[in-house]
Amino acid sequence: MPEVLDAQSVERELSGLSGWARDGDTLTRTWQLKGFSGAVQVANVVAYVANRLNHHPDIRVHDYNQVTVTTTTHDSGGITANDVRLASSVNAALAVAE
Ligand SMILES: C[C@H](O)[C@H](O)[C@H]1CNC2=NC(N)=NC(=O)C2=N1
Repeated sequence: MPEVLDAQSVERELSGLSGWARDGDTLTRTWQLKGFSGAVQVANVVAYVANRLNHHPDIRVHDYNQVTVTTTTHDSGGITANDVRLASSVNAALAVAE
């Protein structure tokens, strides 16, 4: 079971995760797309990455053109390296789409 990261480690990791922020025991990022279908496409990319990593965030499509991804490690009860890896992998996958 991965170790929960201390606050200093979370902040250090966030410096390399463009667009992501800490919210309590989670890492979160919101994208604003052109429209609803764009938001759903992004949600599907995130879902694909999550399944490949076997690490599953909450994915919320909302306000017509926005997607908010929120990740925490349920097995550990906080933010771990698995959440950092998911955030980094999602950023890499979506950078291709930009
Ligand atoms: C058995 C399976 O590997 C575990 O339940 C995985 C699945 N996906 C997961 N996703 C998240 N966000 N946290 C977990 O602890 C987790 N554990």
